[in-house]
Amino acid sequence: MPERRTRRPDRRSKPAAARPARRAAEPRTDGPLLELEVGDVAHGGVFVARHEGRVVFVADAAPGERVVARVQDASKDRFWRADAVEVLEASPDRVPHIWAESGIDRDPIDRAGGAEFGHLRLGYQRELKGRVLADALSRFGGVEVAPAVEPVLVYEGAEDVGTGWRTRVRLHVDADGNVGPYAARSHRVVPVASLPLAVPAIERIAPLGQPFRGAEHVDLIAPSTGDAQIVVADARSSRSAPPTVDEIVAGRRFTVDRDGFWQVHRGAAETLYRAVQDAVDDALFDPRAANLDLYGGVGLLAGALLDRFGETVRLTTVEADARATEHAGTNLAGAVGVRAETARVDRFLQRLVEHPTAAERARLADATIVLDPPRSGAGREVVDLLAASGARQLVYVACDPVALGRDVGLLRAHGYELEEVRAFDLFPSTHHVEAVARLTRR
Ligand SMILES: C[S@@+](CC[C@H](N)C(=O)[O-])C[C@H]1O[C@@H](n2cnc3c(N)ncnc32)[C@H](O)[C@@H]1O
Repeated sequence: MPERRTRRPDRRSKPAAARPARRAAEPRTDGPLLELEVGDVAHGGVFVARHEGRVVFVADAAPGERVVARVQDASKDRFWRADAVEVLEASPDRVPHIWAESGIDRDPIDRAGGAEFGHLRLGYQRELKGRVLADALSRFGGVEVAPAVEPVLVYEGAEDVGTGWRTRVRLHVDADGNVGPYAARSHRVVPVASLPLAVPAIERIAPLGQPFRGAEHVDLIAPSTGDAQIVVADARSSRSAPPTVDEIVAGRRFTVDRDGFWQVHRGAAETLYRAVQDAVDDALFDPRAANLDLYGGVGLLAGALLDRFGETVRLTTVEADARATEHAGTNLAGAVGVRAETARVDRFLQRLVEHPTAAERARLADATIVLDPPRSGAGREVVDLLAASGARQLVYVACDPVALGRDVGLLRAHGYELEEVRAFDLFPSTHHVEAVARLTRR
């Protein structure tokens, strides 16, 4: 029997600029049909075409294709949005969609969302993601780099197929009690018979086809320890402490609220743990400096630093969510130099850089700062404060290429240089890509 709980808001929130505008209602079935030559990939999982001089961002297409697309949003002068509905000339990189219920043979209103690159060869998806990242770093960051997007396996020895990786899945419930994902770029619930992006444990327990009248959504969770779980969220309040799950990464145990933030791909937490360990230049790392893990969650990346540089490292992990900080404190207990603080990063840094003593200023200037902000990135205010700290080394974990490009540009204007950037396919068959960058003070 699934449990019913009230859910806190999703903390990896996406800013409007970082995703295609949500079509709040249902996709249109009556928009005009256009024949389009499809150009390059754009940010947000769409492709650039032109119609009578106007840019049309078209979904479910591929560069070089000729498609018929239905216009979904013609409200702006500068660009329209459309969904491909028929392929007239197919890209050699087009494959049958990994999720039949997302395929182009369905009307866009009935296409399950969340697998917007599932119609493209996996290697080609990564090429496109690499292009988007390189373009964002060039345009907004002023740096020319072309990182290859590295595959991430679900477990060692697993096949690299782009499916079976999600350990957290949210299904939505409509007024009639139907459960399923939203259609792409809309709030229409699409009942489905399969969840190919999910790990098998979630596929097995998913209550597909069952009515959930009165529920807001259904969360499916498959932690790395224990059984997969179904949690039904409704509007009622709950006073009890939220249940937790345990995740193991490189032998280290992390307790996290069941509805708290954790990396979604089965291999993601370990990939980022190792990538951050590798990214830190140990010649620049001072264990006694005022090292920071910003947007620290339950302490995953702080744990990576401790496991690389030893349990006596001085390190503060900063996180806005009090429950996550509480867990970080417990997960990192035993490391004498570690402090877990509940604070907004901007306020924490403001306090830190405001009136430091000479000794504090020196400890900050020697610091390595890891930051892993939500999709909106750190932003100008936090970047200004990071620069004011004078920290010698920044390791920036980013899930939005444009936000990373913007922040790299801002940091470069403050005298930081991008030393290296790696990219990881933590979200196969979607347009999302994760990057880990190291910047150092000039
Ligand atoms: C992408 S997650 C990273 C968490 C952690 N580094 C990990 O890998 O598990 C971003 C975290 O930042 C927190 N967060 C979002 N905005 C914040 C802010 N302004 N100040 C502090 N933490 C924030 C969220 O609660 C979330 O835990």
